[in-house]
Amino acid sequence: MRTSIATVSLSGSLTEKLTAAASAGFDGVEIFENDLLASPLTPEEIRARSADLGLTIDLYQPMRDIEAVPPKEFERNLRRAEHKFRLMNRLGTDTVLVCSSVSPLAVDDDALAAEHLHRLAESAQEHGVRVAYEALAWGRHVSTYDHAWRIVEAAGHPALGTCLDSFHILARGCDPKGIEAIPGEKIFFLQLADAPLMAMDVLQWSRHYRCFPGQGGLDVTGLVRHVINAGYTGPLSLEVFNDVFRQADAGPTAVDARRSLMLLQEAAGIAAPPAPVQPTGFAFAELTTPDAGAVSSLLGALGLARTARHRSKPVELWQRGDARILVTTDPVRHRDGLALAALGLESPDPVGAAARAESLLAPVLPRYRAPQDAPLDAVAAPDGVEIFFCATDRAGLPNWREDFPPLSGDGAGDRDPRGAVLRIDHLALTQPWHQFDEAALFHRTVLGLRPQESVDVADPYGLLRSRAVTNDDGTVRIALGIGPGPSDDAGRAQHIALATDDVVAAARAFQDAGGRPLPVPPNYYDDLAARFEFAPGEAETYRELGILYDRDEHGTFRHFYTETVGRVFFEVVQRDGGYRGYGAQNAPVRLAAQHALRPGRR
Ligand SMILES: O=C(O)c1ccc(O)c(O)c1
Ligand SMILES: [Mg+2]
Repeated sequence: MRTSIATVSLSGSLTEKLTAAASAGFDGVEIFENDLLASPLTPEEIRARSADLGLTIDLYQPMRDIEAVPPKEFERNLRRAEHKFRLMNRLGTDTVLVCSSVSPLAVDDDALAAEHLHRLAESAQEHGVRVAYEALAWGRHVSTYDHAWRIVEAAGHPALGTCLDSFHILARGCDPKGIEAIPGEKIFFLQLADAPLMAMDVLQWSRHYRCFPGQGGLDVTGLVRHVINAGYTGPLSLEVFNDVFRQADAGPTAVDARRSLMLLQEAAGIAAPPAPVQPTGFAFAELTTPDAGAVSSLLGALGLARTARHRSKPVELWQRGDARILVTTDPVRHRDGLALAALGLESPDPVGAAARAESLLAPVLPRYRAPQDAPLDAVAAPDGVEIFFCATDRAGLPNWREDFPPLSGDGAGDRDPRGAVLRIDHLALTQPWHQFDEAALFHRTVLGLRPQESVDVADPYGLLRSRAVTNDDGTVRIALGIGPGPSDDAGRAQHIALATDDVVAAARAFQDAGGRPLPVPPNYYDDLAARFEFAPGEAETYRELGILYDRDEHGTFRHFYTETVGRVFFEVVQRDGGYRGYGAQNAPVRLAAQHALRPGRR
């Protein structure tokens, strides 16, 4: 189906909005009156610009407080409407949206509303345009889609139909099944928006918190199925009022928006992009650093060994068990010092995974590689982290490890195997504050991971939001975080959590090897001993080693943190009994401890 987006959903000038919508591949736009009024372009120029960009103008909006008002008021409304119909002719758009009235002058009289809308449609028809009547969820007398449709039906005019908006319908908990009773040709327009489930006034909710389908908690897909069953053939149009998107770059927001519509169409069974290929593990995490000194000591203290070096690039492979960390020395690229620049996902079908990613508008990265290197497909995540689709030592597939001839000597395994690092447990990646919803949707649609509940974590200098995305068996877990603000360092931290089967032994070995764990305040341990029952000496061991503790209904979680180098720190974790979380309980203590270590803080 054709896709469209309302200009209110994107930031910038009207020209910037049009350009972003076109670049993301939308077919059309809804033009908001304010965007037109504020534009230096004439309606004819806007029309030409849109056409040049390959966009149709599918809707002009909104007209407000038209119907069921006193006669003098209505005559004034009609005159205003005629002006807009002429403007629409200049713009080259044939449909105008009329919101149900919120005016205190409006009366609760469906027959009068129908008569007024009939007269409005009569005038619209004379100008060759049509009117789509939409029930706002907070409309004074008309606030549900079925009520709006009854009035449209009663008005009985060919230039009058209804506009359905998923937010207004689902936010009020209306059953969208009844949409199938509306003849498809009388549904003049369909606007789509999702929203996180929140207990708040519906107007505030709509004006500030709408998001793209798939980013919230409303069943937008189910609604679209009903609209299609009704016979609707117009565009799927996104109309998202969102305080964050209004500030974010229009380009990436428009791509995020189109991706959400692709997922929606896939879920509704009206489009079939290449199937998702869920990753089955982490092949590697890649750190980039201007100088490998500090990270080498840290990895060594964690028990990883430098086992191989890339045959042609300054990249070292550090390894222990199935945990593989690539360290790329690049004096130019990383002004941040150490940063997590890439991750390798073990994929059952790397080529299929890349095809899926590309079809869902993930930026495909050029392969800078020597002729003999294994071909690896990579895409960029919204935070710029590169994601490689890999096969590690699997027959019949290009093996990235063959690009890393082993180094002799310095092998893993010469340390006490207790407390050994087994694999990467999870990665925690802080997202730019205005791209959090985009990142969650990207990881879900492009990588086939499942988003978990979002949690809020108190930081001494703000509030962090965190949402994990995981594969089905928990072998890929990525905790997406959003920091307190654009300028905060903690808001840019990234971390790699390594799994062990004996965190106490791992912590001892780390300290014996010269590693410095993040210091945890004694108050934490006093409280811990009161919250849980421990075996004699157990809590003291945790206190001594800086180990944090958490428990859920499945099992226990014990973990410690290293100091931070550049943007990156490590965590070593032991999950027992199927513990599902990430120690969110302990995150405020961890964040405070990290802040305390920063220069100038006490
Ligand atoms: O918030 C509003 O006023 C408003 C305006 C037009 C719409 O289509 C809508 O859904 C809401
Ligand atoms: Mg709407």
